[in-house]
Amino acid sequence: MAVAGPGHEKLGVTRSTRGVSSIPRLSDTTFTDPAKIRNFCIIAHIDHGKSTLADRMLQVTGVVEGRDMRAQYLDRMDIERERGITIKAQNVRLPWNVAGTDYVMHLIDTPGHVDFTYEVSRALEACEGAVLLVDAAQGIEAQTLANLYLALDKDLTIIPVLNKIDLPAADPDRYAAEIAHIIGCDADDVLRVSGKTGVGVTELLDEVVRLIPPPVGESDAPARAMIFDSVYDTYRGVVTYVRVVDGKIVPREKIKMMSTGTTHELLEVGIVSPDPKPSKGLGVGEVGYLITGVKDVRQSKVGDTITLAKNGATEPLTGYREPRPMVYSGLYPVDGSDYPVLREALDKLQLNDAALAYEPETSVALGFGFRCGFLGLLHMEISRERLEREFGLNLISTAPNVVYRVEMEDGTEHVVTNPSDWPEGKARNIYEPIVKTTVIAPSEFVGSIMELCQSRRGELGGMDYLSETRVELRYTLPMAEIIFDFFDSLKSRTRGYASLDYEEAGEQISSLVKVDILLQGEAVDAFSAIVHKDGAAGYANKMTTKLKELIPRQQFEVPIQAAIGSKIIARENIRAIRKDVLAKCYGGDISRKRKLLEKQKEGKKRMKTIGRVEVPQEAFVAALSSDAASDKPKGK
Ligand SMILES: Nc1nc2c(ncn2[C@@H]2O[C@H](COP(=O)(O)OP(=O)(O)OP(=O)(O)O)[C@@H](O)[C@H]2O)c(=O)[nH]1
Repeated sequence: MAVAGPGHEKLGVTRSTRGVSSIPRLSDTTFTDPAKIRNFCIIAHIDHGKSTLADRMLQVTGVVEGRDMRAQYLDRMDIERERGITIKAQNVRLPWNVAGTDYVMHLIDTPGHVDFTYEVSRALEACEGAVLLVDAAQGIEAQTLANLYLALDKDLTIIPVLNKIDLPAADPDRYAAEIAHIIGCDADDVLRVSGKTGVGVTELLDEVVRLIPPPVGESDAPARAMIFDSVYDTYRGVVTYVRVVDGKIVPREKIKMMSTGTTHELLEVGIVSPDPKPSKGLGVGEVGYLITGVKDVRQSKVGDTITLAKNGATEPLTGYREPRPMVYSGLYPVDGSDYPVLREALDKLQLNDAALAYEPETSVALGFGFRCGFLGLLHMEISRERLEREFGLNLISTAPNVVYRVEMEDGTEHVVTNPSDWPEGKARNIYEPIVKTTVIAPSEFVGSIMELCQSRRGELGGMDYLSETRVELRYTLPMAEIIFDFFDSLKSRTRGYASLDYEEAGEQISSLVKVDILLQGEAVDAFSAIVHKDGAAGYANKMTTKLKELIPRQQFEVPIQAAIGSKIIARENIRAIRKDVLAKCYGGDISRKRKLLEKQKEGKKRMKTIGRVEVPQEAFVAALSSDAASDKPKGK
């Protein structure tokens, strides 16, 4: 048992014999002495090797045997196969022994992307320390910094680590200096590991035990546990991951969700190491899962506090927040008859995604659909992709918009999530959400990045050199400017070297207007947009030109206009044509003529009629699609 298997040798891992003794009895080790617990997470920029390092930790601690390693854990898609529970490999308990003492470490997974900052911050809340992982060939990137600041905000102990030191391109000395400069430590304190070969992982785990403080909590107080993750499992309903702060939770007890006051019976409590194992309960500082038979993740919300239904705590743990959609877009089935399928698909998706919001809406141009709210662009893209892939739908989404607040002269206030709800009349103040943005890039691109940010109404907040050749730029930008093709423009201006991160930063007053697009005097709702007044002409010209290309000529002239209120700001004309399908059919058989006319009628069925103008559905799809619209949102 204690001998490293062949898998370890191949990977260069000398598996420690130290953690092994406590593995078989892990499920019995409930109510571990908090002094022997270490709760930590790994924070990193995307692709800096978080998952690989986590896998290696599973292996080095003996939680996963070497020969099972590749099949079970590196292939993430396999992981959720027909088990009774959805596993998150990283919310895992790892045994470790240092100098003869057994410790229990909980490695807590954090979602990496900016859309899920709230979830990241909740996961960090469940830890006392964080491993800050930086690719030794790339150095610090924007998400490294964003996550680092979040961790510092929570007063976590940071262990700086350079990963991928096996790479020929690795330059650990240079990047150790960069990290030391940012977090104010000594460059020699930056550990060097390779998640791939396993070098340095044992030492890193020793440091986790040595440097990260144990959790503190009151074991006799009423139970309080924080939900830091919640997943929907087809077989078992919602599986909730918690960290116990005070007291203890045991199966069969009735618990209460403090944000809503709802009570549930605890059907199962357990730990994950690496498979879920039911346990007798969870005590102070412990991390594990709960199953209550709840069928919808909205009843088990990330950030909420769980207590006992009877004699429970009265004060929740701090900082719970309802997930709030930041970006809205209309989703419509390309084939109108798929509307009920879309409704069912959204219902199902929401079981697993507390942040997804939707309500039915109708559009003159696109028919029946839903107005959907998302945390951000990536969330939007993932949701749309899942709807299309998992439910076989073909969807059109309207251009995304942020949430505006409009104060009218008459004192009323409107929250606008859809351009078509823009209030009529005179506005006193219009507020739009803004974000604080961090861009990290080689210094040669500074000019070009500044130009881009300025063209998107950005305000420079500061600029710092991370090293001689790399620079961090901080801008405040309207969120609406980021959700369009900002990241793509940034990448193309910096030949792919820039990284970007942003966080919400409140709102600002702006001069915004609603631009309508009219076909023969009728507004086409799907194309209305809220834009800054300086960008209105640009949007107007782009859309009118695009539609002119896409809409076929009709039997009469069709003006395409863009307007702000009643003021026309752009115009194109589609010239009249009468397509005579009988033109080539001289004389001959009447039934043939009839057939041609029937066929023409068939074609017209797929047309949408806006006023008198017939527009093929494809024209709308094309106008809203990525190639045609430079305002198509892109993920990060
Ligand atoms: N050479 C080398 N490659 C590594 C090492 N660690 C990770 N990689 C590679 O780097 C890539 C990204 O690794 P992941 O572990 O998926 O990175 P991640 O940070 O979890 O990425 P996301 O889950 O996408 O955020 C993969 O191709 C890994 O094989 C390492 O120590 N050395």
